[in-house]
Amino acid sequence: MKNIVLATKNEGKRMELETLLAGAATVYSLRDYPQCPEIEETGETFVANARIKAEYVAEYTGFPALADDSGLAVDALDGAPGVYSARFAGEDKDDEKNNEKLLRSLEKVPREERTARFICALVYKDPNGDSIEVEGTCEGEIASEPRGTNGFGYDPLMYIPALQKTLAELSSEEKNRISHRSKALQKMKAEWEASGV
Ligand SMILES: O=c1nc[nH]c2c1ncn2[C@H]1C[C@H](O)[C@@H](COP(=O)(O)OP(=O)(O)OP(=O)(O)O)O1
Ligand SMILES: [Mg+2]
Repeated sequence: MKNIVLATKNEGKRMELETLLAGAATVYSLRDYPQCPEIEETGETFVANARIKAEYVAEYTGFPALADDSGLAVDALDGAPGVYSARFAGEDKDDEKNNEKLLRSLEKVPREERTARFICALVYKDPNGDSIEVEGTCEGEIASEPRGTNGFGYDPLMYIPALQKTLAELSSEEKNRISHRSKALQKMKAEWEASGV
């Protein structure tokens, strides 16, 4: 099995990716490289930021790296918070403050205009230079109040109409059936098989 270092410091992502990669790769993460500096996300797109993180960590560790850059695009906010999702309410990347700010920003927006999607870009980078880039999305609506305690980030506000639950009310197995991250990783696994890396 191939070794992969997950180029993330986000524990929610790390746990989901580890579960989704079980059996397909031996997974390390930046928890195993505590000296790895904070990587600046200067890109204007999810894939550009994932590329920056994957390249940095492949170089830093000498192992193949898999980076995830993801976030929430809300239609009524013209796609915001987008690539700024983690820092929507400030540099300290506080999920609760981000959720509060999102609710405030949508205070006057009626239910039918609260459509949104999670987007996940995954970039895999080999130390020998090969790279693979994929994306997955998950459609929903921003709820009027947080519900559920599972998951991380904006999950308590991401309502999935077909399931009548927020992502934070789903078990990890249920979330992994529909999430932007699992869809992107399915594409990545298919690319790995096709290219033999
Ligand atoms: O499944 C998800 N469920 C809820 N929220 C989510 C999800 N997926 C991404 N998100 C939110 C969290 C964070 O506000 C932003 C990611 O920001 P992003 O820069 O990609 O990650 P990060 O800075 O937390 O960790 P790192 O860059 O080390 O991977 O989108
Ligand atoms: Mg980040």
